[in-house]
Amino acid sequence: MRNKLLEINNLKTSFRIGDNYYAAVDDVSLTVNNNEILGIVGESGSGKSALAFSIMGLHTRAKIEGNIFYKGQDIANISPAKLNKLRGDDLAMIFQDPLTALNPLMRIGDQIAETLILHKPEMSQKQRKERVLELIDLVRIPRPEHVYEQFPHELSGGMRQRVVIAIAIANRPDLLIADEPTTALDVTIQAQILDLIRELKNDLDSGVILITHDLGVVAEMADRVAVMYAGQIVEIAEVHTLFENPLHPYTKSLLNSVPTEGQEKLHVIQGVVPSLQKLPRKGCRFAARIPWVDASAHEEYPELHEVEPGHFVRCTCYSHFYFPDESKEAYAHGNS
Ligand SMILES: Nc1ncnc2c1ncn2[C@@H]1O[C@H](COP(=O)(O)OP(=O)(O)OP(=O)(O)O)[C@@H](O)[C@H]1O
Repeated sequence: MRNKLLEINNLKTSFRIGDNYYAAVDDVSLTVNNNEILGIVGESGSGKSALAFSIMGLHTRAKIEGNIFYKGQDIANISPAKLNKLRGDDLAMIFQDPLTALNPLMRIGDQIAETLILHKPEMSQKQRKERVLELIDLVRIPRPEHVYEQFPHELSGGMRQRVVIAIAIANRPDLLIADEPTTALDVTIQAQILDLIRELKNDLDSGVILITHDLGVVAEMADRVAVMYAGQIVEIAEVHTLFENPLHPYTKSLLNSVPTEGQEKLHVIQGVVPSLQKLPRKGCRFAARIPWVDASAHEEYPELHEVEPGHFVRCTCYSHFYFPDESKEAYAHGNS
C-alpha cells in the first residue's frame, strides 16, 4: 500500500539578488508516496534543483516559505540539528556529477563508512566494514573488497555513480532525490543506473523524486510526472496520462521536441526560461513563448485546474492552444 511520505504545500524559495528576493520555486504543491517515483521535468532554469535543495534543506541563504511535510512533520524551517539527523538518514540525495560528490582523496570504503559513522555511531568497526561491503555489492560493483580500498579516480563514471548511490542508500532512506543522476553517463550505463534506482526503490519501499530533462527517462521510470516551467508546476499527472493526453502548451512542446517514428516535421517552441529578475510574476509565465495564442486565453492569476482525477493543468490557455503552421508563427514573432 502506498502512504503519503512527502507533502509540499505552496512552497516558495527565493534568492536575494541585489536588494530584492526573487522566487525560483513559486507556489509549488506536490506529494510523493512511498514506493513511487515522481518525475520532475523541465528545461534548464525551471527550478528543479532549487526545489530539490529546498526539500533537503541545502539552501543556506534562500528564503523558504510554505510547508514541506515529511511524514507529517514540517521540515521547511526546522533546526539545522534536526535536519542534519534527517538528511542522510531518512532523506538522501543523488547528485548529478559523481566526481564532485565524492572526495578525491578518500578511499571508497571510508567515504561510504562516513555516513554510517554519522548516523549509526553504535555500529562497531567490524559491523561497519561488513555493511560497507554489503552496500558496494548491493549497487552491483564487482569485487567489493578491492573497490573498498580504491580512490574515485580509479573507477569509471558509472562505477562512481554507483558509489554515490551506495552512500545515499546506506541508511535505508525513505525518500530519495535523484537530481539528473545519469546525465554524465553514456546510454548503456544510464540504463543500468536507472534499473538500480528502481530496484532499490522497490527493496526499500522508498519514495523517489527523479529530476531530469530527459522525457525518455521519465517515460521509463516515473509513476507520476510534474512538469515545471519558470518555478511553477504547469502540469502534473500519472505518467501514461501525461504522454497520451498532454494538455499544457509547455508539456506539448516538450513532447514535440522528442522525435517519434513517422513524424516528419516537429514544431519546436523557441526561446528559453527567463532569468529570475525578468520572470513575469503576473499572468501566464509561458505566454511570451506562444505569442500566437490570444492574450484573452490566459488567466490573470493562473491556477492549477484538475481536469480529470489526478491530472492538473495551470492556466486556461491549454484549451485554446494549437501549434501554428510555420508561416503564421513567423508572422506572430515578427509582430510581437
Ligand atoms: N543560489 C542562487 N542564487 C540566485 N539564483 C539562483 C540560485 N540558484 C538557482 N538560481 C536561479 O534559479 C533559477 C532556477 O534554477 P535551478 O538550478 O533550480 O533550475 P534547474 O531547472 O534545476 O536547471 P538545471 O537543469 O540547469 O539544473 C535559475 O534562474 C537560476 O539561475
